[in-house]
Amino acid sequence: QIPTPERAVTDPKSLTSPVNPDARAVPLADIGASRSLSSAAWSADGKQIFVATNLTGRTNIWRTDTAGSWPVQLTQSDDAQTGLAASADGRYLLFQQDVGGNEYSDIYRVPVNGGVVENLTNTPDRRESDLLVGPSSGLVALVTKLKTQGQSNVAVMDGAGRVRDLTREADPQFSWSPVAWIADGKALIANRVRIDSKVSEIWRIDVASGKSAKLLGKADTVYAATDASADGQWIAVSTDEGSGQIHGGLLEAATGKLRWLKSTPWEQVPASFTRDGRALIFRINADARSTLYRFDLASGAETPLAIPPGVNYLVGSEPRSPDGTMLMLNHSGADSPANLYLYDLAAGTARPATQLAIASLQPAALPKSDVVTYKSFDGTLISAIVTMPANLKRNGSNPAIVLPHGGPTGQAQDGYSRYATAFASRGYVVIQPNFRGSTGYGKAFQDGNVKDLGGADLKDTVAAKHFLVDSGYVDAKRVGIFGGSYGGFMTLMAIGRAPDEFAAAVQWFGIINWRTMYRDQDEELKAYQRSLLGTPESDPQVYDAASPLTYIRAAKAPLLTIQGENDIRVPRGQAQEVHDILKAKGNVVETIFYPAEGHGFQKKENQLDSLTRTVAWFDTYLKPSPVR
Ligand SMILES: CSCC[C@H](NC=O)C(=O)N[C@@H](Cc1ccccc1)C(=O)O
Repeated sequence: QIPTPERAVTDPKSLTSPVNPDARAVPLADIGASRSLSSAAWSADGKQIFVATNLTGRTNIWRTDTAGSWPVQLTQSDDAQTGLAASADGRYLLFQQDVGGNEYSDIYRVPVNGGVVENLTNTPDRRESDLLVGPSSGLVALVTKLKTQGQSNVAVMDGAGRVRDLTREADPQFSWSPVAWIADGKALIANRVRIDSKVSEIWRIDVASGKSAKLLGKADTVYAATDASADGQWIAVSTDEGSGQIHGGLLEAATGKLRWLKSTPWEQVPASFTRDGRALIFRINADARSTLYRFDLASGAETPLAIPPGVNYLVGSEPRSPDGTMLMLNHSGADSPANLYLYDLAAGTARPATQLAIASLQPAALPKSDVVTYKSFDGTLISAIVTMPANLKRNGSNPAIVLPHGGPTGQAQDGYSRYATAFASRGYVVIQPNFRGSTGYGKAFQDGNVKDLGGADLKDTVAAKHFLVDSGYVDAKRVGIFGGSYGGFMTLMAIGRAPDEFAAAVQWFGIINWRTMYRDQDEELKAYQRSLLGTPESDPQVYDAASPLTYIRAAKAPLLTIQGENDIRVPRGQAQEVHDILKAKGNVVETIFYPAEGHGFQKKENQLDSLTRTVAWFDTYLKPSPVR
């Protein structure tokens, strides 16, 4: 049994389908027409905000007055534009844009009042991303990564788009990212992080010379900086030292002394100092719900920010308004699609700055969620988010869908999910398990899948199905499984290793064969794969045991696969490989490829098409055929 934060086990019989005469299937076209919140930034004078969203079906940039106004479209492109940051002189909005989802973004700029868009970097073989605008010199810190390498470095870019690397990482398992400018723009605080995010160090880099000095770091330990106070006195840090759970504190730069926030069993991550330097905003992720708090440096008091519960986090590389009175944050809940909120620090109130969902997606019309806990095969506690349809009878006749998340270094959170909404409003009970390997439950739990992908984590996922069946609502023969990427891998593992558990399956850009993955994928993902499985040469048995390829011929469930042609993480060959094997065997399979899409579908028509096909697949194979 892996130790995780203490919490009560949920009685599956306590799940209840609410009575709601107004409940109805939320139209897929309405879900598809609701917009994403990809990125946001303040203008240099704070009077305007910029938002990257797919209002038109493409992720482009829009500008509104902070006080509220009709949004003005600033850019147009078929390719997604994100990572927004206003230049220090206030004249330009900087952003990143790749080509057809290939993840090798360049840095662009557009005048804040509209005009010609310029590609500043123009480097198809090098990714530039994660802009952090400097105080005055015109320099912008950023992350660079060559196609030929796994590692990323910290660099600075001048106003003409000239990029100068400050770090020269030799180890492909480690990458650098800038955190904060200090000393009036003469130095940077940066993190050096191992690809599996289980080791990380904090560094100070001199911008003129590129000389760097390690401030904090230990073997096998996370020490990450998240911000520095304007006077450079304090650095906000998080670490997993001691408890194995990420917790937050302050590093006093002059003395090297550490001061910790109040202890909690849950993940606690500092976010940003307020501009007056009096407080630190931090986040506690308690069992998949994320709350923002304010820590007062003088008194040590910790106060939650008044924001509705759900998933709340600060947005952008500079979430603070230029005058320091407001913060930008992303709020979503199971029944509330994501919006940008502005939080007034003095008044302690939040107001939405966007209305991204179509009006029909109101809380009253959307299914609700519960965070539940069950015991897996070895007694390990697993948390999951259950989205319950309204008006179900507890008669063991209802269909359900298990939704494993991607990563695996990630977590299903209790925010808005277009998939849970689409399925649950159509009568499917939905469960999103945080199987071992997920983040948020401590180091031992996150380590629990290493060299065992699709082993114990699959058992945790199958146990999620049994939890739903034990509620008395669900028919064990009408349960489907659906996931993207690592969730797609889990879907393929499930139908191969547990062929009698799931009656239908949909996988988007999932992994069938870790050997061909290692041959075909991007260098960065190779480094990540090594951290999870070793190499095909060092660990051949691990590769066999962890590849769905080994088991897939036992699969019975009808399988729909959807894949982007330009995916550099899970290349298209993975989808082709599983399709060819199951087709030759005579299974029911359908495979769809979208051109000019990468890892996840950006274009609205593909988002709607993939959702519509997925719902139709489950309706065909999990719902009783209509009586004629
Ligand atoms: C850049 S390192 C992180 C990779 C990322 N995982 C996050 O936890 C990721 O893209 N994972 C893919 C699946 C995958 C796993 C191993 C190698 C390639 C792809 C995903 O689930 O999105």
